[in-house]
Amino acid sequence: MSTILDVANVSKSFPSGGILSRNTVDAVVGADFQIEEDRPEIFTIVGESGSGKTTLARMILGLEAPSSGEVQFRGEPVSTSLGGRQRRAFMKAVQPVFQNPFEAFNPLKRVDRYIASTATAFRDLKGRKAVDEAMDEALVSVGLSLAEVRGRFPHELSGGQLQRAAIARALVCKPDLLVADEPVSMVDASLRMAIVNLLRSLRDDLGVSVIYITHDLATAYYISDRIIIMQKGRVVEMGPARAVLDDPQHPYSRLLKASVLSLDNPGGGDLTPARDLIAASDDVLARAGQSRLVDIGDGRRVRQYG
Ligand SMILES: Nc1ncnc2c1ncn2[C@@H]1O[C@H](COP(=O)(O)OP(=O)(O)OP(=O)(O)O)[C@@H](O)[C@H]1O
Repeated sequence: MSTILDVANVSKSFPSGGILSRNTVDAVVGADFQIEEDRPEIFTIVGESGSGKTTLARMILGLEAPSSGEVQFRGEPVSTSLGGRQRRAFMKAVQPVFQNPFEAFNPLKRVDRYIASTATAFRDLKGRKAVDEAMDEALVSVGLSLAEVRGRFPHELSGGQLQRAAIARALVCKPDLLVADEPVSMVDASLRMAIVNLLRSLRDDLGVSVIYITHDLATAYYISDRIIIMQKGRVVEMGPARAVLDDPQHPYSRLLKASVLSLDNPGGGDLTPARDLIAASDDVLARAGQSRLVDIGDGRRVRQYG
């Protein structure tokens, strides 16, 4: 079995508190997981705002350099300073989908022209007909077609259509890994399931692995194979998604689940009441080097203290 993505003990800290300050914020601490080449999966990263999900995604995409540890894609280090041909090969294989489709597209450029420029940059397509066919294939796989988007500017499509077009733009490269950072959070609830189902069919029908970053435990439960739960930069629990979400072991994972299912605040994800308590104990113990991820069987790991 070969590993397509190896995130090996990756950490990232940023300076905080202005240029004269020596303070740092630990955005990601010791993230460590692998995705296998011949087992496409939806690998989900959840956690409250500021828990380090986007920073981890940016390191996987080679947009941010780790402070320590290494990300490897097919055995090669992912670096922010890859040269021309290497970067092109990496970008063809690993494609991002971002939260806000209106930011992903240039408002002054027609959507089909944007997808066409991605297709010609990353695929060896000869002639207009071949480019059109590649675009149509990608657009049809997300429930659109070239005829529907041709000549239209981003503002002429709905948010849901534009997010699907953004996924088509990624798919036109024929990537092996998609890194989707909150791809449904700006999309109407009615369209959310369509996009989530689309991610699932990418895995099942096209063999594309998806790193799915979300706040939304319901969609995470529905489509994920494995999940990691992050709190303040640290993975506190990981394993098969249904097992973790059916029976979370870490106090933070339990809180996350309870807050989402709370009748007083359904879907609010408001972790305020006990969050500070957990965060404080987590920080103190982790700084003392007393916290570690412990294997609890069935592919599950939970952070334990002391
Ligand atoms: N470029 C940066 N400079 C300084 N601090 C940063 C930078 N990027 C992220 N951070 C900090 O790192 C921490 C993690 O941020 P990150 O955006 O990765 O979290 P997140 O889980 O993706 O949050 P959200 O769900 O709100 O997008 C936060 O404390 C954030 O303020």
